[in-house]
Amino acid sequence: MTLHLDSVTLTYPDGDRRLTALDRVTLVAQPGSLTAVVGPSGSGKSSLLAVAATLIRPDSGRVLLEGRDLAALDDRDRTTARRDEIGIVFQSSNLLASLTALDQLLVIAHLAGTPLDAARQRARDLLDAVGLAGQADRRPHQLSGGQRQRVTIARGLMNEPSLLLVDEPTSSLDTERGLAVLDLIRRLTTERGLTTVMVTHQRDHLVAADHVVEIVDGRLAGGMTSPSPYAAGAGDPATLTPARGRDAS
Ligand SMILES: Nc1ncnc2c1ncn2[C@@H]1O[C@H](COP(=O)(O)OP(=O)(O)OP(=O)(O)O)[C@@H](O)[C@H]1O
Repeated sequence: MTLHLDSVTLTYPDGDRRLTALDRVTLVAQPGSLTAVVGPSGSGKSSLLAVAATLIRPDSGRVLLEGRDLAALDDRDRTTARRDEIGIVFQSSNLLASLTALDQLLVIAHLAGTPLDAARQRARDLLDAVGLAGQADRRPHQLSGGQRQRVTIARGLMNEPSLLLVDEPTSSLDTERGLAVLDLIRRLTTERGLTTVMVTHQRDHLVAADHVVEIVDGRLAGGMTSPSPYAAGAGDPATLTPARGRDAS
């Protein structure tokens, strides 16, 4: 499903004033594409993901998923849309310490009311897809950092979302494991036709992205990260620029 943030503005209370975290941000992300969001600390990257995830309602603007404005839904419908359509892999999405990798996924299916047999099959398929078929019965402390991150990604896909939102997926990993997780996100995006939006600090990750958007002080900055060899240049912020040099396989 296509994600279209249409002139989204978000402010937070800041003493007796308001701090503008997102200032009329417009972007479009398509199915099967990976959009990387970069920018300095405090520029609004996490806020953008939180709005797209319907975790925060913007002050103004629309959050359109396949033309449906999620920002305009009441709380109940937003929760349902989030559960059914959006996979969230955030830095803070910690695994539950006492549950096995398989059970981390089954909890999500249970909350969505998926029958157990179907859920178990799907969870095993997903753990297989992220390279953890042999670790299904391990608890988080028995897994490496990269493996835990893979479980988090599999969990984010458990309800077959169309939109995958990922915040700094490799921040706690060394370079090699970070690149493996990045490859995984790239592959799942292509294979499953996900609309993926990923915040990253690491410029070397941009090679995996189809599009790169830079945000500065809550605004999309001149379209693209022009110094990047991967983005094809600046333009209308609404028109994301295809990356170059990516091996799509
Ligand atoms: N709940 C909040 N209340 C008030 N201000 C907030 C809140 N969350 C974020 N902000 C402010 O909004 C701005 C954007 O924050 P945001 O977390 O989106 O930035 P970011 O680009 O993700 O930063 P980082 O890279 O450091 O994680 C910052 O000035 C931040 O201080």
